Amino acid sequence: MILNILLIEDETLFAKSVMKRLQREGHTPTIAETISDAYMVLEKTLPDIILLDVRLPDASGLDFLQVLREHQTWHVIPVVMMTAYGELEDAVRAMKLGATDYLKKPVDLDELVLTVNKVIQTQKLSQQLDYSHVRETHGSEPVVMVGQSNAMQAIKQQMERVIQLVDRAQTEYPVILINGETGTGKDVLARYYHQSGKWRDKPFVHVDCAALPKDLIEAELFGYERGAFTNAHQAKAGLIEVAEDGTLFLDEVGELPLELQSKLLNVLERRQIRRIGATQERAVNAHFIAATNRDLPQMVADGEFRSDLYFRLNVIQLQMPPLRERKIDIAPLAAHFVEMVARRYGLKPPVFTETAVSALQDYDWPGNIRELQHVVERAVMMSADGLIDVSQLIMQTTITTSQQLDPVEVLGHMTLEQVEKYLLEKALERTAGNVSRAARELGLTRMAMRYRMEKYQL
Ligand SMILES: Nc1ncnc2c1ncn2[C@@H]1O[C@H](COP(=O)(O)OP(=O)(O)OP(=O)(O)O)[C@@H](O)[C@H]1O
Repeated sequence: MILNILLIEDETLFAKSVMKRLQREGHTPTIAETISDAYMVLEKTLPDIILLDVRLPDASGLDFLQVLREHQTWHVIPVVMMTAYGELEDAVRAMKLGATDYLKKPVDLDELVLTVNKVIQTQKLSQQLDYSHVRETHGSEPVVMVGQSNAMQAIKQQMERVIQLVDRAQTEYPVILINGETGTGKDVLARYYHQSGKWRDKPFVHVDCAALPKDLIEAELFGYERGAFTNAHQAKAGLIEVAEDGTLFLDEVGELPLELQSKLLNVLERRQIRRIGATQERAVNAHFIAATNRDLPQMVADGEFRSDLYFRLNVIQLQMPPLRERKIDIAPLAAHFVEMVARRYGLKPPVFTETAVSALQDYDWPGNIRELQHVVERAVMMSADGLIDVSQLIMQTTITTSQQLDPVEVLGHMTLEQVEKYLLEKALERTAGNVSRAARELGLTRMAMRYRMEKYQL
């Protein structure tokens, strides 16, 4: 990663050697010899990091640090102070004023590079953590769960019974597990649960176990104390704590790494968590609901999922039926999505022709409701005369087996990159955009899949 570094330093020789070293590392440093020069640089660009000397010709670096920390935009820039040897007081003051780190002069250039890298990594880590925290909502948007089929009515009734149970639970809320293929509405059901409970005004925290980088999940879920690891400059509450009194939704729980499964089990059994680096436990009082589209019993048999956690999660299990098994829901769902899209774009809701309705009914919907939603959205945008005809319904699997082409025949004319892109696209289509599943089908890790998706801009 190329960093834009502002070095505020008046000792020309030292500044030049730092600059050379940073350039060798591939970064783009800028030198400001005075605070007023630094202001000029900052007016033009926002550096990724500032290296700031304490003693400067026109003002004190420490005073400038204070200005930076109070500034509307500059306060986010990490600042490493460079303090004179033996001036411990300066270092202490700098840290109190909000310096990210400090280096003692004479500065060792290797140490300087290490510090810069460390500071940037910490910043990235905390930004990633903040990003997931943003997904915490208070369930303010009302959940609409369309479905008249017996299967959906049964699910709603089961959920209502669970909520009655939860209301009666004095100490410990039951754990719920939702199973179902991708796009069947597991997320919607989890939100419905939260919204139907008396605790609806408390946080609803959605944790997608498949989307979080492995090395971050533990810090994300459990939080950490200051100094728990090299970059933990401040203590941070984990998502389990953030969900206090509300709902913690563990989506794609089958993707949780084995070592964290035992930690989660401990939380579910004892309702206590321990932040990373903490000596004491804290009580947690959240409603836990997990979802998966994986075959957990099979994962248990394959040693990929802990059996004790599976049994703990499996106390109340709800099975979302695939759309092909509740075809009666297709028309009301399609109508619901037409309304939604039309409202969003200020259009008059178009209506389906009879043949379009039959096409929707006849199709198997491997991507379930999510796929139906996408098909309808596209069709609404394409409809011109207030009607949606069959020609505007573009489903994923339109090629029937008899029409399928010989892959060797087709692929033989493509470059390796084209083939790779084609296979990625097909896998994503088959799994209705579920990256984890697509990666699994292609025998790739999620990281490798993400890398390729970025490469081909998918
Ligand atoms: N009963 C429903 N009524 C209205 N919309 C629904 C319903 N079920 C699902 N949807 C919509 O379909 C889409 C997919 O649903 P959702 O994300 O809940 O599926 P999921 O089972 O959690 O999928 P995945 O396993 O891929 O995470 C969402 O946009 C959701 O709003």
